[in-house]
Amino acid sequence: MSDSDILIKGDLIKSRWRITQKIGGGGFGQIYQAYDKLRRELVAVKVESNSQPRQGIRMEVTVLRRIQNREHVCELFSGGISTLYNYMVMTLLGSSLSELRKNLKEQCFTLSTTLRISLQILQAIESIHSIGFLHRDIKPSNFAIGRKNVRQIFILDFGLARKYTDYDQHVRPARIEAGFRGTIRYASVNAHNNRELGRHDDLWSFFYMLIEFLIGSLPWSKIKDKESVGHIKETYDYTRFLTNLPDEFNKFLEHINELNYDDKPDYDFLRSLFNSSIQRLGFHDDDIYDWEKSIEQKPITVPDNERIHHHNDLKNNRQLIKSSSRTGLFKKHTESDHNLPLQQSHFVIGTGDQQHIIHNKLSSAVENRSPDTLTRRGQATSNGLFTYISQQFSNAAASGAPSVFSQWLPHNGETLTDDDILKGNKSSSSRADERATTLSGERISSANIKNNSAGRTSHMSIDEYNLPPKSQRSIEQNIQVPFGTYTKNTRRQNPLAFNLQRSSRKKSD
Ligand SMILES: Nc1ncnc2c1ncn2[C@@H]1O[C@H](COP(=O)(O)OP(=O)(O)OP(=O)(O)O)[C@@H](O)[C@H]1O
Repeated sequence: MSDSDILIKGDLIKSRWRITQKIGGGGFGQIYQAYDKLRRELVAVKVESNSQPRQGIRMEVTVLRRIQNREHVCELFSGGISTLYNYMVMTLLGSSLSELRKNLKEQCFTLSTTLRISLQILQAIESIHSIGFLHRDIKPSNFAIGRKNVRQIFILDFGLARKYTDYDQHVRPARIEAGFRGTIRYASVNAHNNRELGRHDDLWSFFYMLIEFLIGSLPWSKIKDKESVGHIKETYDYTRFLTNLPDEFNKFLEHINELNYDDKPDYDFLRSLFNSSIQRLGFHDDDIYDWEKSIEQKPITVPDNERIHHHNDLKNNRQLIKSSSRTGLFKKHTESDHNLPLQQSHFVIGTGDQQHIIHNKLSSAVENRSPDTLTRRGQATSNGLFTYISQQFSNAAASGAPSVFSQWLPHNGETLTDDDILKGNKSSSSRADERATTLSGERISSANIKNNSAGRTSHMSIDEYNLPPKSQRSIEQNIQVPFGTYTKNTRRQNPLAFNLQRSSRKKSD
């Protein structure tokens, strides 16, 4: 627990959701796991202090409420405000695509996985566009797999969303100057240029995600300076990305490149591109996803100490690749099997006058194409475990342990209605707009969240439930660290300006 935590384990929201642990602290909100006494299952609760200047939960609730019951959208159970914070309660999801990719040895998804998740991501993006909103922060950490169905992808975090249509469903006129929105690594060139964002900008972010999935990084991954990244994106020869990719990626790029602010993307066309690649390359809907292999090898959750080792392994691996590239130990690989992770041979990284081209071929993982037993076994294990955990929490909740939280001033319990939000739409939207700048992959953390938890004690402990030691250990291991890495890497920012490798070809060539 940290000083800035808004809730602590044992806190009870609206007499129904009991906080079991913190699972993430985004730039603007905090995410907790809670036990829903009514539904008898674990849920996710996102909260933000209602005294912090930038608030996004109102917008999130507005958007989520409108796209309920879509395939790639989590369920919204409640949203409201208390005297101290705004909150929303939703389906508890599994690891994000960012974590899943980083947990793979090669740090790349295979082409099979990438193409199949692309269909899901595209559908999620289309869903939000179809209700008149842009997401404006499309990135791998804003997509997560389900916990019950690890093959389903869900879109998250609508805190930067913006309505792009008016009441007549026409596209709103673009503002001359809109300010930067999004996350530097995945933001479109328009975002870098402070232009009004349109539907195609979400697809540009999606395109950058795809390249990162397949290659393991982006040419600007290590650069934090917004202007430098914007400059690289503007001058980069994107065809470099496409050399080893199926031609459909080129067509995807061509399509989004043609779109202007108020154009509607041809989602069906983009879908058909992914489908035709999938068919031509012989991939199947029921092939396993890359993370399902690792689910089989290790439990869903990774204890903290293991994560540190894993992180170090990756660091060593990268170091090896870097030094080997200079000695030519890793040869440029011209493998044509699209199902293998792609090489990073087109990446030029340079500081000052020194530049070196990383030629590497990360170790290949041949995909297992007969996944049935593997998948089912993995899922059965996790489902069984979570059923068990749910039962334990359900028993615990029934025992009615009092929470100090319940001594707080009563909740207003006010659930935000669409009307309410629409009335304040402009202001909540512009407030969300103020949550502008985000660093590479991470938002700037919100300042001044008041510590409201001082002096409170926790009333929810697994120890209290007299479980057999083995079950207790198993629950502790799995509920204390339910997902991948939430520890944010504090990467050192390189103060040196990067000497950018300018492409001889312009984007429009
Ligand atoms: N429903 C959920 N179930 C499980 N984990 C979740 C859920 N919602 C969010 N998370 C986790 O918490 C992280 C932060 O959540 P979210 O992106 O909504 O907050 P944020 O404050 O906008 O974060 P950021 O600024 O990093 O984008 C996500 O990357 C995700 O891993």
